[in-house]
Amino acid sequence: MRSVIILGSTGSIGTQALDVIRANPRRFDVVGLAVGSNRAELERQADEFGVEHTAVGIDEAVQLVRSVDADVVLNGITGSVGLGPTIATLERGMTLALANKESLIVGGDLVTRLAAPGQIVPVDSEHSAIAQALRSGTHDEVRRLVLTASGGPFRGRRREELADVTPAEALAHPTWDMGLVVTTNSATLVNKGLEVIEAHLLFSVDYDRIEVVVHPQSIVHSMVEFVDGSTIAQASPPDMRLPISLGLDWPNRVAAAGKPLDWTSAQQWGFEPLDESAFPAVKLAKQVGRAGGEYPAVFNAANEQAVAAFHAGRIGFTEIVDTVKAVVDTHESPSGVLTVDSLAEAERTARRAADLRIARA
Ligand SMILES: NC(=O)C1=CN([C@@H]2O[C@H](COP(=O)(O)OP(=O)(O)OC[C@H]3O[C@@H](n4cnc5c(N)ncnc54)[C@H](OP(=O)(O)O)[C@@H]3O)[C@@H](O)[C@H]2O)C=CC1
Ligand SMILES: CC(=O)[C@@H](O)[C@H](O)COP(=O)(O)O
Ligand SMILES: [Mn+2]
Repeated sequence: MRSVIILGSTGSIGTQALDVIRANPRRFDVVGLAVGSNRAELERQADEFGVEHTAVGIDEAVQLVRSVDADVVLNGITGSVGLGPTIATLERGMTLALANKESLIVGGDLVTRLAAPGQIVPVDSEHSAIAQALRSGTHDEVRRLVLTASGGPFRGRRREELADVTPAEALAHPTWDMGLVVTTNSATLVNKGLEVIEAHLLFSVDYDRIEVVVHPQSIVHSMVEFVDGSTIAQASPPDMRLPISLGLDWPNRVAAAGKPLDWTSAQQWGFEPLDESAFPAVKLAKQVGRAGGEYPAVFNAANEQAVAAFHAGRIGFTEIVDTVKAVVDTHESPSGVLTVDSLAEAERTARRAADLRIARA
């Protein structure tokens, strides 16, 4: 029996994790649940799964992780606010099933230095796919990582055609049903930019050897190309319960966590290059990732502000990435070792700079 703490239990990741656990009651035991503000649903979940320890808000989530023993903590909180629980989990030596990519990207070396080998198990579908592909090869044999991107709801449009798109259109993801922030990030391709940095930090592969390819069906979740020219791809219908189940009990597979592909009917899988002039976020993220230090935190913080402003009707869609770029380009990063406090200060500065630009828009 694996004991599990779920942070963000009312969200898209959290509720799908509970689906996996509900279907496997003799394999998993929920020992802690944390949410942002949805107390009513938290109480219902605690009642259904017999959970004694619950938390509301980020300070209580950190306290929960510090005080409750578990085999694995699933971090399914949205945003860089997830950094505290990520650090607390690693410090306590528990396995971190990581959906909250922002905490790794923002924390960078600060997080990777805390993690023992294998302590972070990626839940993000692309990184789970790569981890699965790497089970049959060694690091020295890897030539490239190839991350797939659905392309989002605006795939195929030119930049001029993106200026007036609405929040509702941005939230109409073609293949995945996810929370508001990650869905918006998929539409701008910021999500794929963040995932390139995430892949670099998880798998220690240079940015020059991490590619993005658009794959509209979201069936191939990513690929590893090896030195002999072989490519191993992980394929399954788009359903997060599969990578979540692997995150909860890596490297063991949970039977029926997802449905297999149906080979009895004709299907076509497409792959196309990313249009970087319409969607410059991946290129910008690589620049930020290479710069390292606090730049990924600045990139993410500016994006969080811009996404909120877009949904509040204060800026247009293309202004999201334009704002992020302007904040990154003008940010002056002091040299020195990253600390939790220096990161928090960098984020505050970036949020202020983004807000100022948004107010002028
Ligand atoms: N959804 C998906 O399929 C995928 C998601 N991810 C990543 O997983 C993470 C979660 O995404 P998703 O599930 O879509 O997001 P959702 O918005 O659906 O859920 C977010 C969850 O976090 C909780 N939360 C928000 N703020 C706080 C806080 N301050 N303290 C404690 N809990 C908080 C929310 O609680 P409440 O309901 O009370 O507000 C909710 O349970 C993100 O980092 C995303 O990028 C990665 C790959 C796929
Ligand atoms: C399911 C998942 O992992 C998301 O992060 C997904 O990658 C979003 O789809 P995009 O490929 O459109 O960004
Ligand atoms: Mn992903």
